[in-house]
Amino acid sequence: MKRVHVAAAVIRGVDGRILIARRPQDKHQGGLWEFPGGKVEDGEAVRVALDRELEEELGIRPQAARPLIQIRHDYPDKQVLLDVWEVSTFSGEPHGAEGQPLAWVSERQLLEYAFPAANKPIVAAARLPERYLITPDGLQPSELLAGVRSALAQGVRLVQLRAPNMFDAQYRDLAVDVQGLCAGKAQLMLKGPLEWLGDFPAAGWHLTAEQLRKYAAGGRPFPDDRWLAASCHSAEELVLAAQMGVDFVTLSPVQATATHPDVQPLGWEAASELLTHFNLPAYLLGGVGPGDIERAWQIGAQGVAGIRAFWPQ
Ligand SMILES: Nc1nc2c([nH]c(=O)n2[C@H]2C[C@H](O)[C@@H](COP(=O)(O)OP(=O)(O)OP(=O)(O)O)O2)c(=O)[nH]1
Ligand SMILES: [Mg+2]
Repeated sequence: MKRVHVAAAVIRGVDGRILIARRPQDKHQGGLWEFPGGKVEDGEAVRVALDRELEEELGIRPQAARPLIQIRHDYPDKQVLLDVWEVSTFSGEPHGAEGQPLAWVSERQLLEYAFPAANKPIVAAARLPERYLITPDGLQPSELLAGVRSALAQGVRLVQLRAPNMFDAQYRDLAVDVQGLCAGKAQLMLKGPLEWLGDFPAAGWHLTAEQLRKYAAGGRPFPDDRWLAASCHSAEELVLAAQMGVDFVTLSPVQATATHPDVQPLGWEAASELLTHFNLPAYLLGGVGPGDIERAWQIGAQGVAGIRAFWPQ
């Protein structure tokens, strides 16, 4: 079976809401909601196909568009490569040019719509920002809170509270305070022994590679309505993460870092190759910073994660 290459768009309006459409009943995956788009023709550039499909289906012309995520999915009757772009500005007023119903929905509301099975990582990618802040080691709680507060003021929307040297009660107290700071502004990911995390009202949990190896076979240890993420460093760990059903990963180290001088970095080329075979949102980490976001998008990453690189000085 030949894999069908599809160009699709997460289209964002000025208020941040996302445009979705319902597929006609008689089509493949009919009746389900989708991100507008369609098949790339032989010899056609993906971006050209995207523009053509959005014109045909919605009567709009994308202006700013950038790669969001690529997903290879095998349906029983069809294999697809969904090449998904984020469209942040466009001209024209979108309408269902083929009679299809449209809806503008918030990131959170995306969870209430039924999409084809291949779309789960697209919905995750649409709900995740391009930067992922990981808190540095060895800070006093007051310094940590001050840093998180300034990072939020600078627009950080996803935070991992990493405090490997703290004990349970200390970490949980800090997590309560950080959660308070993040409320309504950012999603908070916790990291630590699983028994600390279970009943805490954070956005989700981030597993170490060691935890991933230990728990992957058991599937998701937490409810589906929370994020589950994992730290990966190799093709093998990416496979485990996908098998476990995590929502997103960090892939590291892309480049050498001062804090881990003994670890061999992947390099951009290997990172790119690894992501080609991976269907979930992935943040590049290690020796990369805010200036690398565009390059990260070009190789199929969600964006960039950082400890020092994103920590307000
Ligand atoms: N556009 C789009 N297609 C999706 C999504 N998720 C998903 O599995 N698909 C699948 C369904 C279809 O098999 C294929 C898209 O083909 P299509 O039917 O939209 O193609 P098209 O617009 O060119 O329509 P047509 O020429 O076949 O009438 O990708 C999605 O979010 N958006
Ligand atoms: Mg279509």
